[in-house]
Amino acid sequence: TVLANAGNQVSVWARREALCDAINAAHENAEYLPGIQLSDAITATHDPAAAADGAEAVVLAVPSQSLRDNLTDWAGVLPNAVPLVSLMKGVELGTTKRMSEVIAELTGAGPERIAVVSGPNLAREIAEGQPAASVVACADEGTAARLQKLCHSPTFRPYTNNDVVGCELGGACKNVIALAVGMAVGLGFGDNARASVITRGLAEIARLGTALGADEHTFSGLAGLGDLVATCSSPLSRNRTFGEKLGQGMTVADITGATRQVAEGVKSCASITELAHHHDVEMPIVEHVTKVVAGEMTPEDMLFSLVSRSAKSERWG
Ligand SMILES: NC(=O)c1ccc[n+]([C@@H]2O[C@H](COP(=O)([O-])OP(=O)(O)OC[C@H]3O[C@@H](n4cnc5c(N)ncnc54)[C@H](O)[C@@H]3O)[C@@H](O)[C@H]2O)c1
Ligand SMILES: O=P(O)(O)OC[C@H](O)CO
Repeated sequence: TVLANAGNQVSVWARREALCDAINAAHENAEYLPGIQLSDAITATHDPAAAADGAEAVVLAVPSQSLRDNLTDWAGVLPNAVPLVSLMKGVELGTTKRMSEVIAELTGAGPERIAVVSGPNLAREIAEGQPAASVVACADEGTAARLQKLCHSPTFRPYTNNDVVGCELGGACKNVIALAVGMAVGLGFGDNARASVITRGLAEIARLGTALGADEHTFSGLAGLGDLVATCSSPLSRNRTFGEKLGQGMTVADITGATRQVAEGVKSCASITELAHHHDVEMPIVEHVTKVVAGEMTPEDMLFSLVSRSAKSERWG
């Protein structure tokens, strides 16, 4: 929708032919965005080669843990010279790779062709044409500027950034913090608890990011604080909602069984914990969420365990 609103023709690939037919006939994705009228400039196809044919850019937005399999299926179909843009906010289980790293590994594309768009961009608000800003990150300034132009619309304001690592980690880690905030909400705790988890969450995201070479300023920008606040505050967030249900006493299996949409933090909490351990970075909130998701701790024990950790200085711990 953002690309179409910015004046582009958009071809969407989807797995199910019936859904493509429905999107093309009714200009609505009734399963994922009911009630949203899609632009006539958007068509859907079941054929990845047809979707990619003649593309100026390829935008990848499948659940993070499925990217590797999908890119394997699309080998030989993706155009050679155009930018590959990730919207995905997760870290791969098993490899602890960011999505841009998976794209580089599977496609052989260089950093000048791999970009990330990340920011406070809750899907339904974006699709409704509500105003939002975001970050287009790429190691190559020219590629970032071209993509910025492709998606700048009257309601969507993209900024360029060369910090791919920071933007990706901001997007993936905020989902885990949103699970924790959701748990606090589900347990009936108020704004002090929420603000405390958000703020300390940002501190640990920035700690991991800088250890991995990100620019610390990225975390006070749209792909850091901006996305963290939107996700942790909004009932539209799948991750916050998932956490809220955990806080209300539902199990991971029950919640997963009852939703068809992806809450990336539920899987990525484990890979981010692993990444933090590899780099000797302390991420107490992420580690505690990982234990809750694994069924090793209750949400209530998690919050009180976090509060009763040994006292330390705000700046360093
Ligand atoms: N929804 C948002 O507000 C939002 C905003 C920014 C970024 N993102 C990120 O974009 C990515 C996709 O999220 P989404 O909101 O589109 O999720 P979603 O769950 O709403 O939709 C995922 C889509 O991928 C399809 N899908 C599911 N499993 C698949 C598989 N194995 N292979 C191929 N396709 C599969 C689904 O059918 C669906 O069309 C995530 O990493 C998410 O964090 C989401
Ligand atoms: O619905 P969530 O929790 O996946 O969050 C959506 C977006 O990442 C918000 O920017």
